[in-house]
Amino acid sequence: MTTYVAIITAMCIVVLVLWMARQFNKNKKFYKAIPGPLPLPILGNALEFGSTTKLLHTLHKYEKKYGEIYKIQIGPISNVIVRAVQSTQKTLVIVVSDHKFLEYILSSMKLLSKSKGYDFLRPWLGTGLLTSDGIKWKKHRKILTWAFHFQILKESIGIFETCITKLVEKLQTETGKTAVDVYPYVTLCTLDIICESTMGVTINAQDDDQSEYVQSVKAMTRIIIERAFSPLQMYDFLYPLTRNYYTQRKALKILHDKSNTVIRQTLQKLQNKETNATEDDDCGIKKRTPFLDLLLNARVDGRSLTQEEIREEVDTFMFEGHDTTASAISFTLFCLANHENVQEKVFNEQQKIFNCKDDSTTTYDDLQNMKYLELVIKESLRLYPSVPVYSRNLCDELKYDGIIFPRGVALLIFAYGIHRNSKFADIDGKLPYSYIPFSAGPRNCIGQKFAMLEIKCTISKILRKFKLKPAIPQHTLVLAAESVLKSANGVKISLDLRQ
Ligand code: HEM
Repeated sequence: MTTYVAIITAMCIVVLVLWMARQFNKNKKFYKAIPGPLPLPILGNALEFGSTTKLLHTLHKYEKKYGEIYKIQIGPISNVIVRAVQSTQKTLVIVVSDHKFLEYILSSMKLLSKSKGYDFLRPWLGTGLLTSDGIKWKKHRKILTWAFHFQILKESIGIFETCITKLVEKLQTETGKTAVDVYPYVTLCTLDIICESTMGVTINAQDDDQSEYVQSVKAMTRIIIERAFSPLQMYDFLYPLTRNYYTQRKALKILHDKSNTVIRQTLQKLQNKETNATEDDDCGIKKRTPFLDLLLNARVDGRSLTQEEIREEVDTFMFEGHDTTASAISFTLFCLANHENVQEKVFNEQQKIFNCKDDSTTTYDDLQNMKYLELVIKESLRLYPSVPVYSRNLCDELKYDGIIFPRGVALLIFAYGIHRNSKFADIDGKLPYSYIPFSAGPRNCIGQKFAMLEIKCTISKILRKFKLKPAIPQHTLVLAAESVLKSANGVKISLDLRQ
């Protein structure tokens, strides 16, 4: 009996050793094949990524040194034993800006899971479209695609018009100054637009940026990024020791309560078969939105979506749909202010479309005719992609180009890098995965048509009213990769009223 146990134990040990040796050999090949900066013990390469303004700069510097596929280690370095056990590779990140590998990753139906970095979004967004995966993501993606049918997009233009008219009024108070940071103005406008488009409520962010709702949105977008960079805040067990934890709890209560109230009231109206609500609703519902109606009417596996599932999608659209467009609009304005000849061409196109009338309302067809402006926006998104990095988690090991990438590593899609790499930079479609501001493949941006219409509508209205000029003194952007691409010292230009 004892001999039996001894033999079985010995066999188990041999199998384990052989398995570890095999894993180690496989990983050794991987570690050798993928270059990258030498990690420090315990910290890895974390010190190089200590702030939002360092991130893009460091990734870019490494890309130049190590090429378009390289590895970095954020956090404790994996030793030989850890390397042998694939599932513990949680701190290893493969940075990718090679267009062929990006095509492989982004077009895959298997590589759809988001990496750990998205966990900080979950307290707010739960498992909405951006943060979910698997069957839930697939079913919800199918439903939500209808929210961007062109008939629905057409209806949004009225909302754009009202909110952007207010933005233009606000900017008018800044004319004649030598430098104006346009970002805060634009972001309040895009927040108004997305709230009204998704929930049908007017939050008047542009008139009341101190409201608890606006302040809560601002707090959450700040906290998400602070957690990603702070060792004290990034771990759930330490987070309650920080101030942000309590700010987050308060902000989330306000945000979730608002979404829940709007959902409940819209459902009531739907049940009462009311087509339009009045302004007098408790939470200011102006008009039922196709977006919310779609979610309330949707059926998944024969059942309606729960209140929680609908709330997650509403909050996801609130988050994804306002800062991204604010970033794109602000950087496009900056580019136009600093390229007078391009601005002139965009303005001439506007003159033709609107017959020289600066205050005409914009139609869907007008927006379709803004071909040159569209090119300018695309070029601005190449230089300043609103989402400069995004990532995937390898749930299984991946074999690509003869290399086995271990399970558990994160693939960081470095859109900013590939957009600025002259080897690949190309927006005319010859290298489709080299231009990816809206990502690509099955998990691309579901809101990109909405975004493009909103950006065009905003730039068009601003440009018909103002001539944009460079700020004085010349403004140099300090790019910061926050929840979206921002400039740490603002996006400053100067505005002159057109005659
Ligand atoms: C200039 C504006 C925008 C840019 C550059 C942009 C970019 C992106 C990118 C790069 C992704 C992929 C992120 C990832 O893989 O983690 C994404 C996903 C997404 N975007 Fe956008 N976005 C913009 C505007 C919008 C708007 C206006 C909405 C909603 C109205 C929206 C809703 C979403 C959603 C829900 C997802 C997740 C899609 C999925 O995983 O199936 N985006 N966006």
